[in-house]
Amino acid sequence: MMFVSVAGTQLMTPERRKAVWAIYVWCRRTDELVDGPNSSYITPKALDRWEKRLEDLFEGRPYDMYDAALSDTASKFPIDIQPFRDMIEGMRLDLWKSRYRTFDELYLYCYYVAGTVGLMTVPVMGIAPDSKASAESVYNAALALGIANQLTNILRDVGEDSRRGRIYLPLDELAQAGLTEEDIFRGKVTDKWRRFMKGQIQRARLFFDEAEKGVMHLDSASRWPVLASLWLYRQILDAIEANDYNNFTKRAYVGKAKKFLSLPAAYARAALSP
Ligand SMILES: CC(C)=CCC/C(C)=C/CC/C(C)=C/CC/C(C)=C/[C@@H]1[C@@H](COP(=O)(O)OP(=O)(O)O)[C@]1(C)CC/C=C(\C)CC/C=C(\C)CCC=C(C)C
Ligand SMILES: Nc1ncnc2c1ncn2[C@@H]1O[C@H](COP(=O)(O)OP(=O)(O)OP(=O)(O)O)[C@@H](O)[C@H]1O
Ligand SMILES: [Mn+2]
Repeated sequence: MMFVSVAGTQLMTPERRKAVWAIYVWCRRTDELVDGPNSSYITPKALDRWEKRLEDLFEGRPYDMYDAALSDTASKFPIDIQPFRDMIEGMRLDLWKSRYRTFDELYLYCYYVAGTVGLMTVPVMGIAPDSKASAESVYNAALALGIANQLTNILRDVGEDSRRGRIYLPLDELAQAGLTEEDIFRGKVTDKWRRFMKGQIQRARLFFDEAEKGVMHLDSASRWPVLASLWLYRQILDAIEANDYNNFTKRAYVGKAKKFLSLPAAYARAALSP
């Protein structure tokens, strides 16, 4: 993500680049609260305080320099506070919830922690002035990119998450595939698992496809970094397949060469009209 964000923002205007960074840093810090070294001290109260701080910075009262960067962004771009609040809500959910019964439940979690990022960044990226697409359809695509990224993140990290006692997979679909929670904890790649994973990967790809349709309607300077990050992240799904669906003990990884090839390819594609 770091790599994509750095490489990804190079061609944006300096103002936009700073704004995306400010949003990125805020997201990272929010995630660190529940995932970082101090996570065991984080209570819902602490998240309430973090939300208060968010409200203050949106009203021009930042607490520290990183908050100030986001205050500045909020004063320059028409960003809405709601997706930021929603991301904090996702972190609240993560404090107690470790199972998802249906895809609807999982989708909501993905919206909170990742779909929100799409909604936060569109006002900064900008919609192309000559685009005929409605703002709504661009926001939907941005939302889809966040969901796709999070689903991919989840599919890559099944083993890692299970060792923390967490299963971010729809339990009803797991049961339909003839699998149980025990199978996840045991972590053995079976035909049942492969079949289940194929379905999950297919669904994540649908969200990437949905997102891809919206990229060309972004302001031209913002297109290629978004497209590059989309392609890069989508390749993680290919890597899971290449690992024969062993996401229990192997981390799907996109090699440096492939990573760098995505950049000029995305740049070239983004330069073409829709
Ligand atoms: C029209 C159209 C397609 C517009 C594009 C809109 C756009 C730029 C969408 C970005 C979507 C995006 C990058 C979502 C991030 C999803 C994500 C991976 C979220 C992670 C959550 C927590 O998950 P978990 O704890 O399971 O993961 P870890 O094990 O901790 O890794 C997050 C970590 C939440 C925090 C999110 C971030 C730090 C990412 C923020 C990124 C930006 C603001 C930069 C986006 C800019 C570009 C150029 C891609
Ligand atoms: N090549 C990749 N393959 C799969 N996931 C990746 C890759 N690069 C980054 N990620 C994702 O981004 C997260 C944060 O990694 P980070 O942003 O630090 O990337 P990185 O490895 O530092 O990239 P680089 O070193 O090229 O800048 C990782 O945990 C992973 O989710
Ligand atoms: Mn995290």
